[in-house]
Amino acid sequence: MTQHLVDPRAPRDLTAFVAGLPKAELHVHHVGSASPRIVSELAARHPDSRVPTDPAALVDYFSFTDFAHFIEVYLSVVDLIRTPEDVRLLTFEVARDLARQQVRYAELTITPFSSTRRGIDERAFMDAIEDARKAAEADFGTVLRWCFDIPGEAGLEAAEETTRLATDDRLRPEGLVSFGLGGPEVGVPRPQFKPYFDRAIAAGLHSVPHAGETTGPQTVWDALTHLRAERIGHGTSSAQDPKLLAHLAEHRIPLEVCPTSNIATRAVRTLDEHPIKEFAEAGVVVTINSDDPPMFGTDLDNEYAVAARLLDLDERGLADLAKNAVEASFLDAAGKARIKEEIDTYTAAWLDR
Ligand SMILES: Nc1ncnc2c1ncn2[C@@H]1O[C@H](CCC(=O)c2cccc(C(=O)O)c2)[C@@H](O)[C@H]1O
Ligand SMILES: [Zn+2]
Repeated sequence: MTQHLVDPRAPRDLTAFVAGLPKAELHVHHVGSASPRIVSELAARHPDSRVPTDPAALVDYFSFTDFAHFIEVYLSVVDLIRTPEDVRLLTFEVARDLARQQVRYAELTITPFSSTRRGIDERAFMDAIEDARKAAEADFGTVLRWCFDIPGEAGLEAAEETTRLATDDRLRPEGLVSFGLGGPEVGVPRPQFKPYFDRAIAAGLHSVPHAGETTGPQTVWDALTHLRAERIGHGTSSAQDPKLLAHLAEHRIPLEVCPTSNIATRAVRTLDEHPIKEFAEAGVVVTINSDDPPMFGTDLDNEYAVAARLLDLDERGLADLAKNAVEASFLDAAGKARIKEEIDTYTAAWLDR
């Protein structure tokens, strides 16, 4: 496998190390991963949209005044996805971008409600993502799995529809492994979603809600208590509650940390104020993720570089972070062992040069 080998002529800096490091991505949104090229292609296909067709203009368009503004812009991109072919193209191209960054395994958060309510046939939607998943694995070797999330602000109708799409045996896609909850948190209390998470969990799905991204630590407690969260999306405000940090560490509930996202949505003021170091020092399992990378002007490699700076990590520390994500994933034991071994082999080869 040539993927293991380190090119002796490659630069020796951490950026180059990260670029070749095999990785797992656990928190990345489907529509939020659309590259400027895909967004402009879709915008050109649907000229009634207010999304710019020029990739350069997208940089300004993807500049957010606050979290609510981010969601408004996000939904304008959701509006560009109108046909099953749009869904297939987006999914396959997202996998291509992940593969380019040596992502071996990704759990992609998809909001099927947003597509079905916009008129995409539910069967055709499932077929489109599954078709792209299989093609991506065959063409790039990147394994994709799905997390279906409830857009909480859209209310209990969205919760019901998402749960139905995730648990109906005739629809549920083979790649679906988990159930989430996204969108704004303010005014959207987590406990009301308990019955839907109960049904999803009973159907064998893992619970991975967003919590503590834009509200305080009580939201994270609610996600743990009412939604039986196995990992927390962001969990940023957990840093305000030492008991919560101790609980997350003791029960080994990983946080899906997305540093650049938190700055772009203004959930955190500056990277230097990001609590990632407090998480690590409290013994919480930290995983590094990219959330909506093109919208936030980042990618997973950059998020690892940010983490290296904030946590003062060398190559071994970065390899440990990558292994945290593999371990926290919903991949089977053999799949986890394979990627962790690949990480170790790559790191040893890098350090031995
Ligand atoms: N950083 C993030 N933090 C949280 N979520 C994030 C983040 N990034 C991306 N999302 C996604 O945004 C969606 C929001 C969609 C939403 O609120 C909504 C409301 C009303 C109607 C509709 C509709 O479709 O008609 C949708 C979430 O489901 C989630 O998958
Ligand atoms: Zn997210």
